[in-house]
Amino acid sequence: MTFKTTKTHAVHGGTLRYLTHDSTATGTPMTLSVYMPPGEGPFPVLIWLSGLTCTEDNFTTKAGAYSAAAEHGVIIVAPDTSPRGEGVADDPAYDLGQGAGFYVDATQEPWVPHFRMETYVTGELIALIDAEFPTTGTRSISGHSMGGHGALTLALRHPDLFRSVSAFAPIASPTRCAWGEKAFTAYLGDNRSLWAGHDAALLIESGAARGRFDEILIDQGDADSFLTDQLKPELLQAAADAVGQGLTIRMQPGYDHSYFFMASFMADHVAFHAARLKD
Ligand SMILES: N[C@@H](CCC(=O)N[C@@H](CS)C(=O)NCC(=O)O)C(=O)O
Repeated sequence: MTFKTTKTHAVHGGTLRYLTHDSTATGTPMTLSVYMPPGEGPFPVLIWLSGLTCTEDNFTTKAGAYSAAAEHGVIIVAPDTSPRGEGVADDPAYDLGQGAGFYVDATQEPWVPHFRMETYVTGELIALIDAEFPTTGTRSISGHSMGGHGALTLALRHPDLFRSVSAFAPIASPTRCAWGEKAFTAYLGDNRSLWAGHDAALLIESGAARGRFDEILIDQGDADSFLTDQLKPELLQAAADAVGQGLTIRMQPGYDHSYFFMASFMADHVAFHAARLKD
């Protein structure tokens, strides 16, 4: 087995494992959690991408996703948000470097050697999970904030890999907010034309993956302190309206940016993906 199991827990009749492995994409050890629902399988897979400052542990301990995953018979895979370690570039700020990989392959120093999260998720992790767990070979993707940006852009850039995509409070258009502008400048350089290919709203507008996803589901709290300056779901709505992309943005009154918000609606997202992973 490529993966080394560091912890195992019984959860809702299934098994949660914390795993580590040496990644060829990042050139570092990577950590993740994998929830296996009860039964023999094969099961479809939901990939979860977390937000700024997170490891695989935030979703695993706080999202409350495993009851629904057990009910629907879905494997959930939650990787870390970046490569990490002493020999890996970092930045003192919480929104760049380790814990803030932004799900792109960096083209700029000092990030180039290890910050290759797009290749890690789409090119390595998915293949390893299919090789080492009883999967149906079908999968969907979801995530939160920076991970919502990751879920949307990876699905739009690699529509053959995913049946469906959803997000909680995603960074809708990183080329038009401070988090995204800072990360893309660092990882991708100053040429903004390269940024567009990693911007969910611009990708939808460009017709990427047109007709590939019947509906994209977004939950967003209206008391989220990042809503106006960083997340901007209205840009996703405008892009979807312009090209006729099915998009449901549910503005949830009183909810903030936390895992309490996500736990409140997580079962809906698992059911949304399970329905699209059935056949
Ligand atoms: N104010 C936060 C910003 C980072 C943040 O809110 N991270 C979100 C994702 S964008 C998160 O999920 N944090 C971890 C958690 O709530 O468990 C900080 O400085 O740590």
